[in-house]
Amino acid sequence: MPRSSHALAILGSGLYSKLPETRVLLVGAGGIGCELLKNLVLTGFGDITLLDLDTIDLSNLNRQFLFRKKDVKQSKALIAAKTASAFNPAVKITPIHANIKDADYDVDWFSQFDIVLNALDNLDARRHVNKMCLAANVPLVESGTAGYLGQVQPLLKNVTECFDCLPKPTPKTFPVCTIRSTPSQPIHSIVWAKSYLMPQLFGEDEEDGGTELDDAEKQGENADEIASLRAQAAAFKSVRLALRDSTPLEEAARKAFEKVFFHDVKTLLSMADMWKSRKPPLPLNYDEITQVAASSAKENGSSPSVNLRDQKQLSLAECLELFIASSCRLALRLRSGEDTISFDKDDDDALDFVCASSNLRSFSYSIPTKSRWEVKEMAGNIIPAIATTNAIVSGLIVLQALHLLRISYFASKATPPTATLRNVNIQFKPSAPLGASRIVPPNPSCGVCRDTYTTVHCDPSKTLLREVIDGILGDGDGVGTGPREVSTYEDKRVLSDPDFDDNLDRTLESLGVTRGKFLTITDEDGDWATLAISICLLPKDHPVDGPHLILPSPTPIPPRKVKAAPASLKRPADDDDGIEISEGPVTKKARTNGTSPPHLNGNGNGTKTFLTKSPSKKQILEDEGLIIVDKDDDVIIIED
Ligand SMILES: Nc1ncnc2c1ncn2[C@@H]1O[C@H](COP(=O)(O)OP(=O)(O)OP(=O)(O)O)[C@@H](O)[C@H]1O
Ligand SMILES: [Zn+2]
Repeated sequence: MPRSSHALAILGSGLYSKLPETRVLLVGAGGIGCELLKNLVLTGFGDITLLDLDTIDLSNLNRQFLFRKKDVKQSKALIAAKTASAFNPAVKITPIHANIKDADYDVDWFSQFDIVLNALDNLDARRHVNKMCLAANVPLVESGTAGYLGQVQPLLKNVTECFDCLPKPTPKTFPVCTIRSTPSQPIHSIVWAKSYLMPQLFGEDEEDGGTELDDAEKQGENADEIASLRAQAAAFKSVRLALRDSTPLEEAARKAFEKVFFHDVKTLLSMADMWKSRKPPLPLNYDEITQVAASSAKENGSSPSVNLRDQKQLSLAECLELFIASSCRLALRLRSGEDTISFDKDDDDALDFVCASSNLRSFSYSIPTKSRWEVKEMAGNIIPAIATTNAIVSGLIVLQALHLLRISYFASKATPPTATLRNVNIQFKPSAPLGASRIVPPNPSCGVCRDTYTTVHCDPSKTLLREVIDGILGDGDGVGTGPREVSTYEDKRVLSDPDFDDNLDRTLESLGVTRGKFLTITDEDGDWATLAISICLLPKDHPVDGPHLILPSPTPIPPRKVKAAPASLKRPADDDDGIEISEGPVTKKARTNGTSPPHLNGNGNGTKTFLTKSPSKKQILEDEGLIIVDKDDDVIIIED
């Protein structure tokens, strides 16, 4: 079967012949990006722009097969483009070594593409591309893999959900008391060591355990336990001090050990009620452990092996030894000028400390221990990347991209052929490893895709905020909705509202509203949908004496909103407090809901949706246990 047969089958020969000049933007040249670039070239796409901000790391080579050892430290985009060009000499691949969020890649730039394919690894960049594609009206295929799981989602403005239509799942958290006094799983010990003990000893000074305990108390967790946890936290003071002052290092480390693994456990044991129905923890005695270790070492005639230390389960004595050694190393770093040290999976001292202290805690609570390698995976939220999953997902991306392109080619027809679009996921189901669900229409209250997008071309150093607002609102007599009470924002910063006009005569540039950013206009009475105005530069051939602002033509009129609960659409009365006038951009309050003001509630933009409602795909995926992984996020992995 020829390698183009799937493309021919989906597109038909007429549309297939357009593939060589179809302009594709591929964002990310990592695990998915390399596979996808190869697929695009072999399918017959002929004009690909490949953008990635990173350089090649040795650890990429096992799965990012377009790279070789000699390419390490070079631009991923450049090398991937060079390697893949050889697969088909007719293809034009334009590599860009940059961040997709840079100002150069504004809405005008995105508009040149027929389709955008994301092969990213973080939520922030995914959100950004989603918004740019909505503004530029370009179809997008979103994708992600996590170990054996993967998903592909075609996104088409006004037809499907956008990437931000549903809130992303928040990381799983544990009750404070489970982590701090009654752990029962290895992950509890690891979270405790990484997120509680390490900051207490080596992080910023926090009074008596901080707001975390206040919150736990409010949520009704056991008051006695909270009181004892507060006392424990207060007692950290002298240990923190010993680690930082001139106390001999080993003595300071021993002091930390005894406080945490002996005295604190003793205090907990004194609360007899807590241990009626669960096994009480064992206080760890420094002298006993070291004596037993010394005599067994004498018997065996050898010291504990350090071979394969990452894979092996450490004994109690080895954990103690590692605790003292890593605490000494961390304390020395504090004494040599580092202000605070927080957990980083690639910081050996920090990992040793978390490995030692989590396992000591597990010994104390009769919880199975974990090797250094396992602790690194669990504490660092590492999900191994699997080349096969990336390869399958990349194949699926091409199929969905072809369907999206077919729809765009038919866009002028009354009913574009959207029925073939699918959200696809690779799931843990041997009987059906691939799951597909019909696409879901946009969420009517989405604060991102229900906005009305438009573009102004301007010189931000000369254009005043007032000029843009007045120009976009128009006179209402053939141009725009006419003047009305509005607030304006850049991201979450309020730039103006009906009672706050200090910034109206400032330039966009002085307000930080520059190329590539969005100026958002919300209606004060909630009558009209929100306008999202992307800022682009004046055309290259713009005459020097020409106007510094070119408004969109025709002026966009956002759809009217159906008011569900008018009371909630108003800003709270106390919003006017605390305005400060300064030389820099004046900001008043943060918008509370991501990139959208809290009172956004669009009614679907008056556009047709072509599909009947089906259960949300993200819900389905959550049921299957898949989250698009954001490596920058501190997601805690749960073992059940
Ligand atoms: N804002 C961004 N602009 C451009 N490229 C980005 C941006 N954010 C992430 N990327 C790129 O997306 C790619 C994602 O690929 P992948 O998930 O395989 O990550 P990786 O860094 O190659 O591997 P790993 O993190 O597993 O070591 C990376 O090459 C990364 O540089
Ligand atoms: Zn949306």
